[in-house]
Amino acid sequence: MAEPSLALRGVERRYRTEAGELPVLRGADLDLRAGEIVALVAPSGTGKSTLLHVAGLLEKPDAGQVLVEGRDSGRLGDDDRTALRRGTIGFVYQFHHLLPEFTAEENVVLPQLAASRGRREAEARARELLSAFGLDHRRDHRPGRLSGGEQQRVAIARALANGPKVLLADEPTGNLDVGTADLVFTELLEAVRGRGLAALIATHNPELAARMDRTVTLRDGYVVGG
Ligand SMILES: Nc1ncnc2c1ncn2[C@@H]1O[C@H](COP(=O)(O)OP(=O)(O)OP(=O)(O)O)[C@@H](O)[C@H]1O
Repeated sequence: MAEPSLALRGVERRYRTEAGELPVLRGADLDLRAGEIVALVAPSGTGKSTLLHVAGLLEKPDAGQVLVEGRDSGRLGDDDRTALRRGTIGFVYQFHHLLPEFTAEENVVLPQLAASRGRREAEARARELLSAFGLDHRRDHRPGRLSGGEQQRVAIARALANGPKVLLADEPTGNLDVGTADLVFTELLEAVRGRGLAALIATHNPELAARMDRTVTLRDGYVVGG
């Protein structure tokens, strides 16, 4: 069978707090395969964001491995790990995290420039993506002038800008009203399925989880159901 797009092997992550050490992940294992959309559903505070940040190479695990298409990210230096993240992983946050002083288009262009794509090509790709999310008329607007749903659509377009293999999302529609959440979530699923990506999407909403291929949860620092 082909290599998983993303694999966690025995991942541990603990935080130092005033009350002592807090072990959040104690040995998390997970395989995400191309074309597979997995829901991450677990109670608040059990480590969903931590798992996503470690899986997305935004935080390093204290032990264990994060393998991206078979490459052990722990063996890479900072620059190579950043390049691997930029080229293979798209991340969508609950709150859009767009850069407020840049237009919608620039927000989708910038990560491409960071990944060494030329400006002209990056702009063409940003326009294509924004158009696919129905945002042609919002291209030149800054995030503050966009609705919550539009902001999240731009954030999704940005996550897809470098043609990732894996999409990770932390409550991507958790900040939207029910109707908008449903629409944006549908567009997100279509974008992920249409591109054959592997995806891990944290949600508190069982109806959204039911629309994904399978569900995993976190219990005592382990992934259950993965
Ligand atoms: N940087 C940090 N330093 C110290 N403790 C942290 C840090 N980040 C997270 N934690 C703690 O780790 C635990 C897991 O947090 P995390 O945000 O991963 O949970 P979560 O399942 O995503 O929660 P929620 O559903 O509320 O977003 C919590 O107890 C949190 O307070």
